[in-house]
Amino acid sequence: MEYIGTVAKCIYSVPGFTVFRFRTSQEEFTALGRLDGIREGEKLYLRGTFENHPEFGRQLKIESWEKIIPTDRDEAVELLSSGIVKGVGPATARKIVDALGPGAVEKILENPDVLNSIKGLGKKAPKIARSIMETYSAQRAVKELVSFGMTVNAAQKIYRAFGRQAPELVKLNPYCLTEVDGMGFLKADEIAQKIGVKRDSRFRVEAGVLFILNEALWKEGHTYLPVEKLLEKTLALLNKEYDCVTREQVLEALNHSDIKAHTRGISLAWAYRCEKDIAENIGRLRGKLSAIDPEPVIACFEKAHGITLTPGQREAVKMAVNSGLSILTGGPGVGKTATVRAVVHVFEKLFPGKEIRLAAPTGRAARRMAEVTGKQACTVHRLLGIDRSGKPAFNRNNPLDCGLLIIDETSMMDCFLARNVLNAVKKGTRVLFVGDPDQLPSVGPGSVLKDILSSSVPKVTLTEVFRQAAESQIITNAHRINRGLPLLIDRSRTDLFFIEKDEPEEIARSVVTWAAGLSRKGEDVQVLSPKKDGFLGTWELNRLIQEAVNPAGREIKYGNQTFRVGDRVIQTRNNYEKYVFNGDIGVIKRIGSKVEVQFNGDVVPYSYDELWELELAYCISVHRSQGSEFGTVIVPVSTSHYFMLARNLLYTAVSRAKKRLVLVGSKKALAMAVKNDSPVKRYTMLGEFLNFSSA
Ligand SMILES: Nc1ncnc2c1ncn2[C@@H]1O[C@H](COP(=O)(O)OP(=O)(O)OP(=O)(O)O)[C@@H](O)[C@H]1O
Repeated sequence: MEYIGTVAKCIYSVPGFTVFRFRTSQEEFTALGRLDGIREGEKLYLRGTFENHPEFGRQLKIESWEKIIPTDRDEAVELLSSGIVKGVGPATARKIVDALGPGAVEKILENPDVLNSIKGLGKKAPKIARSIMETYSAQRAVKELVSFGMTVNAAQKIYRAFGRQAPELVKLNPYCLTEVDGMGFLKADEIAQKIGVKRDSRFRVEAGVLFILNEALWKEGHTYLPVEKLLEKTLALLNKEYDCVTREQVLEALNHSDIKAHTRGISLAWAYRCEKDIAENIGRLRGKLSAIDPEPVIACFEKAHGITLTPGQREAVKMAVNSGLSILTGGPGVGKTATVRAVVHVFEKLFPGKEIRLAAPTGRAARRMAEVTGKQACTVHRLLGIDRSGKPAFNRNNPLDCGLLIIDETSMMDCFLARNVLNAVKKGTRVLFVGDPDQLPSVGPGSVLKDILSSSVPKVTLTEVFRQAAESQIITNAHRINRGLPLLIDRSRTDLFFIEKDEPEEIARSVVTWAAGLSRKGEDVQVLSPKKDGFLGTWELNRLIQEAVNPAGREIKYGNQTFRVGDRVIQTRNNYEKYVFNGDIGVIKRIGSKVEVQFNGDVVPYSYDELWELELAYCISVHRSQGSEFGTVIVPVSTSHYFMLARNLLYTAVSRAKKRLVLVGSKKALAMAVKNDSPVKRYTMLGEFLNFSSA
C-alpha cells in the first residue's frame, strides 16, 4: 500500500528507527520503520503493510519511503517556514517562493547559489541552502547508494557511517564498506563489481587479505596466519570466479599499515600489538616479590578450615604470595578453589590492609567464585570499569589499587581481555591466574592461558581428585574423558545418566523430554549442544524445548525466533550500554513496546531492533557455556555432529554439571569424542614473545 501525507507527530526515534503518527487526506495512523532524520510537518511518501501489534494495534510497517520535494506554492512555503531553518518564518518563505517559483526547493537543491539573487536574505541564504541540502541529502545519498545495488537498509546504514559523502567514498573505494558493521568483504566486493572496480585493483586485494585475517582472528581465534596459508586462502577468495589476482599482488598488498609481517607469518597489526602488550606486561609484572615462608599462616588456615593442604596446594600458596604473576591449573575437584581460599587467607594475614580483588570473565563464574570463597567477586568487565564504549577506566595510567588479584576461569580470557587486565595491574601487585587449560579455548582470539603456561611464568598444576569430589561420577568421568578413557557409569546412582539412542530424531525427543520434565520441576537445567545447525543444534532444540515448556503467551517474532514471556534467553554480544555481556542468561519478564529481560535481579529493556542480541537459551552451545555451572546438564551426543566430537568439547560440557549429567546418544559417538584429541591448533604469537623475553 502506498500513502502520501505529513508527519503529524514523532512518537519514538533512535538512529535508524522512527515511530510516528502520519496524516493523509483520508486518515491518521501510526507508522514505523527504518527512517532517519524526519521531522514533524514533513511531507512523505510511504510504502508498507499494515499489521496488528498486540499492544499498539494497527500500524503501518514501512518498507520504503521518500521525502517529497514540494512542487506547489503552499507546500513550498510550508516546508521553508516549518522550522527547518531557524529564523525563517512565513514571510521569508513566501519571499523565496515568490522569487523562485513553486519549485523553489528543487531549484535550491540543484544550485544553492540561487538564493543569493534574492534581495533581503543576507546571511540567511547560505543557512537556508545548508538546511535544505541536509534535509534531502540523506535521501539523495541513500538513493544513489541503492543504485549501486544495495538494499535500502544497507544504504541507510552506510549513510549513517559516512554521512553525505557516502556515495563518493563508495565510488572511490567500495571496500571502505567493510568498516561498516555487518557489511563484510563479500558484500563490498559484490558492490565493487557492480560499479566496475577492476578485479585486480589494489583496494580489492588489500581488502581480501584483511578479510581473511579478520576471519581467522574472529572465527578461528588465530592471531596470525603463516604466509603460505594466508596466500592460499586469499587467492582462493579473490580468484573464486576468475583467475585475476597473482601471488605477487597479494604479497605486495601486505605492505599495508593495518598488517604486520613477522617471523612466523602475517597478523593484523593491532592483534599483533595486543599479544606484544600482554608479553610486555607479563615481563613487567613477573618475578619474585618476596621470599616469605607462609607455612605458619597456612597452619592457621588448616586449623580454621579443618583440612590439610596437599604438597601441591602448599606450593601454590607459597608461589602466589611471593610471585608477581603465577598460575594455578587443574581439572575439576582437584582443590583449586580450596587453594584460592588459602591464598586469600594467607595474604590477608601477611599483608593486612592490602586489598584483594577476585574476578572472572563471566557473571556466572564470578558469582560462583564469590559463593565458594565467601569474598566479593565480580566480572572482569566490572573490575576494569569498562564503559559504554568498551574502554576500561583502569589502565596503565590509572591502575587498580590492590595487593592481590585473582582471576578465575582464565581459559576463557581472550587476548584483548587479558591485555586489558594486565594493563591495569601495577608492579608490586600479585596476580594469580586460575584455570583449566584442557577446557575449550576462549571464544575470542588467542590462546592466552596455554601460551603463558608454555613460558617460564611460575605455575602449579593440581592433579589429585579429592575424596569428596571423587564421589561424583561427573568429576571422575570428566577426568577419564580428559585422559582419553571410556566413561564408567554406575547405573545405581543418580548423578550421571547415559540414555542410549541412535537416531538424531530419537535423541532430540529424549533431550526435550528430559529438559522439559526437569525445568517444569523448577530445576536449574541446561541443554548443551556442540553446534547451532541441524537436528540436534541449538536452534532446533530451542524451538522444540520452547514448544514443550512455554508453548503460548505474549510473544514477539524476530528473524526465525519467537520470544515469549517466560522464555530463557542468552545475550550474544557484549553490550556495555546495557551492561549485559556475551553469555549472560536471563528470563523474559514482559513484552510491550520493549522486551524486558531479567538478568540476576536487573531488568534490562530491549527495543525491537536490539533483539538480534538475544537467543533462546534452553539449549546453548558448549562454547557459550564455558565458565558457567548448572544443576543439571543435558548433552546430545550423536555421530551426526561427528566433526565436532572433540575430547575438549565433551570435557567442557561434562564439567559444567554440578549435580546431574544426562548424556543422550550413541555409545559410538561418545567413544569417538573421547578418542578425538586433536584440538584445532590456534596460531598465536604470545608463547614466542614470552619465551623470547625470558630467554
Ligand atoms: N586439602 C584438602 N583436603 C581435603 N579436602 C579438600 C582439600 N582441598 C580441597 N578439598 C575438597 O575437595 C573438593 C574439591 O575441591 P575444590 O572445590 O577446591 O576443587 P576445584 O579444583 O576448585 O574444583 P572445581 O573446578 O570443580 O570447582 C571440595 O569438596 C574441597 O572441600
